[in-house]
Amino acid sequence: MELAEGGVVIDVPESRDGASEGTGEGVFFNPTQELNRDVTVAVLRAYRDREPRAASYLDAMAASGIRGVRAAAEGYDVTCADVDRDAVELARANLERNDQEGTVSHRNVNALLHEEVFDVVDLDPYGTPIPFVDAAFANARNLVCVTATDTAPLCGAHQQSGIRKYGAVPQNTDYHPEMGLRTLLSALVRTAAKYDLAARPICSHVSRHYVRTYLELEGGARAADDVLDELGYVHHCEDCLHRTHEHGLIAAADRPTRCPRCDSKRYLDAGPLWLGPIADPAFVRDVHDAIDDEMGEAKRARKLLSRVAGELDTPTHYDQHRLYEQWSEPAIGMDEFVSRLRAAGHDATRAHYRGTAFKTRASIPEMREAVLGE
Ligand SMILES: C[S@@+](CC[C@H](N)C(=O)[O-])C[C@H]1O[C@@H](n2cnc3c(N)ncnc32)[C@H](O)[C@@H]1O
Ligand SMILES: [Zn+2]
Repeated sequence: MELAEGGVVIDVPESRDGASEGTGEGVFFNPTQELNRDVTVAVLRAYRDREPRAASYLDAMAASGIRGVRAAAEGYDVTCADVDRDAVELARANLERNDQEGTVSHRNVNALLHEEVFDVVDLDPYGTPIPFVDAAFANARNLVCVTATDTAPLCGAHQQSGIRKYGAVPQNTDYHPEMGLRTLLSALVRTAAKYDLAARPICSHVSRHYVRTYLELEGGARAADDVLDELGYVHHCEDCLHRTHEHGLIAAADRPTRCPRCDSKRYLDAGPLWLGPIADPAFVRDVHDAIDDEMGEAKRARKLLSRVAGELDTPTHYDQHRLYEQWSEPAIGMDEFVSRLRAAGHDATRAHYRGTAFKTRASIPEMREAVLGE
């Protein structure tokens, strides 16, 4: 089946009727990841201004080669790798069909990465990226792009699996998409630090089915130590939704075991999580400006990126509906809600994680007073 996406035309396997995740037999293609790919192309465009020396791009899990073809069309020097022989043939044909040069490699990407260094490495695996991240950080020069689709382990819904994969304890809270992102980022920055590299997220976003993040690398033990200082723990009350956080790789021994606000015993600890910024707002604005109308998901991508760029930089968001449920009051519109918080003098923004997500530095009683006047 022929498919046009972002100005290139590629062959992909036939879709199964109603397929939402990947196509049927044969080489993998997921039409629902178009937004992810449009943002990737915009990141590659914006990144060239930030780091003009970044020229080579490894599409590490190429499948049809759609990412590699689109990156080649942007002028990157592309290598497409896959372990699947059919995928490699399809990626080669798709590069040729679009008159793009590129190297196609029938290799396990872990082996390839230990032989060759790339400026940008893009990991887009099935499920968790963990089996590939050591090789990626050890052998990328500038930027590592990572997709993870194992959202249940990451956000704590499948907690044991999350602990095994990510070396952190995630908890299933009402901000689970952000828990997933911060669990992933924690594992990624710790992996980079093993190679004396600081990995800093310059753009990240989460949707129901995946987490996507772009980490810029800086060499040096001191820079890596600085990044590790951004790790820490979130403490969360399952009853009143109060939460706090603390920095450090060791959680404070005297941390409360009951909620300091409502005395509930259902007071959870999660971590070590990434507590630092999930994006560089100025870069995300450049990424936003690099989206063009030829992209099929331009509208959603622009909305997503402006929200990410404007998001208050705090480690957890709130779900407005959950709070109103707690208050036994009918919810009001999100924009009005956020303006009431601001009018009361609190920092507050919407957050990209879902339509009812917002961030603020106000406590829950302060929010209640600001929006309900009680
Ligand atoms: C989710 S698909 C990639 C989708 C593609 N990037 C896209 O945007 O449509 C994952 C691909 O990774 C390949 N793969 C799995 N393990 C690999 C490995 N160790 N090295 C290289 N490719 C691998 C699979 O054959 C599969 O084609
Ligand atoms: Zn509480």
